[in-house]
Amino acid sequence: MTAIDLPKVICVARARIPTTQGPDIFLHLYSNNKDNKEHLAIVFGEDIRSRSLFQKRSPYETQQDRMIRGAYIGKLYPGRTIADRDDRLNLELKFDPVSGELIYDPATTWDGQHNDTLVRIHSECYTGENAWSARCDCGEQFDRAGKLIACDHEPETGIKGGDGHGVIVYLRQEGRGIGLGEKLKAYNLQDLGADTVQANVLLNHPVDARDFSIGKSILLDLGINNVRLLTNNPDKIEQVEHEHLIKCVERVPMVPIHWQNENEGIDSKEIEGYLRTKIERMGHLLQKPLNLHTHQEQL
Ligand SMILES: Nc1nc2c(ncn2[C@@H]2O[C@H](COP(=O)(O)OP(=O)(O)OP(=O)(O)O)[C@@H](O)[C@H]2O)c(=O)[nH]1
Ligand SMILES: [Zn+2]
Repeated sequence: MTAIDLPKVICVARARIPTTQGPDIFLHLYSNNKDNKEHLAIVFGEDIRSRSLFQKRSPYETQQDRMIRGAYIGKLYPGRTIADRDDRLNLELKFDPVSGELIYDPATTWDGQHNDTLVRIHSECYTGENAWSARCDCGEQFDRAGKLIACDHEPETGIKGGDGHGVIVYLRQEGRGIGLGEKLKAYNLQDLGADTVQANVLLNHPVDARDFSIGKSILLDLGINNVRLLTNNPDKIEQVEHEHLIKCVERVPMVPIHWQNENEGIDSKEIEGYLRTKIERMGHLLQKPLNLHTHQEQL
């Protein structure tokens, strides 16, 4: 397999987002040639550089144009005129005069070949992220991924963090790829007694309709080859690896917060059922025996 097998992605724009969690993040928005969705990368670390973003688009592109689409080094400040050089931080990027490609320099750009990078591949979940859903742990996992990437290590678990370097790839594949409308139908089937796997099947969808190829192209565009993947899903590990290009050097487990501290995290009969199904039917690498306070009824 080569990168040719993967979809082509282009980072259209990037911006610094100050966050309530501590560090600034750099939000990257991607276009691609496979679907018409705007996939994202939430990047921790100014020096993790999108090759497609920084590439000079044309000889006529001005330094102002480059700053506006986020292809700048260091930090913007009022009155700054040069995108490729930050005089205050004394940083400068170099480009191939013919191809316009960024010339890799370890002084200015993260070495994703020799460093292992903490990565979470997140799939959109409107309900878990925006509607406070206690049916799944997507929102909790998203927050936790950000905290782990930002920290040196997590005191409660001893997990080594990203120390300010890492990426959350945010893929617009709602409901494991079936879309929000179908996921809502699946939820009604779950309230009628199906588990999350059975509900998808009853709606004539695959158990998991996701595709991680765009996510892989995004990682490669960011120059990341060796991944410490935050997941419990063995299938995701297999799908994210790409011969000679992306290696999953470590799996970092995502243990539900409630299992570690019963006063925190999500506690509901729905999430118990959801996690149980993931363990028993989807082979998730989670260990805790679950209390089955959901009632399994045949549909
Ligand atoms: N169809 C369907 N999708 C769901 C359901 N609950 C959550 N999702 C979707 O599942 C996706 C989230 O899965 P992930 O958090 O990546 O979980 P995972 O791949 O199973 O494993 P981890 O990496 O261990 O979290 C999102 O797209 C959610 O919208 C459900 O009951 N039915
Ligand atoms: Zn969810």
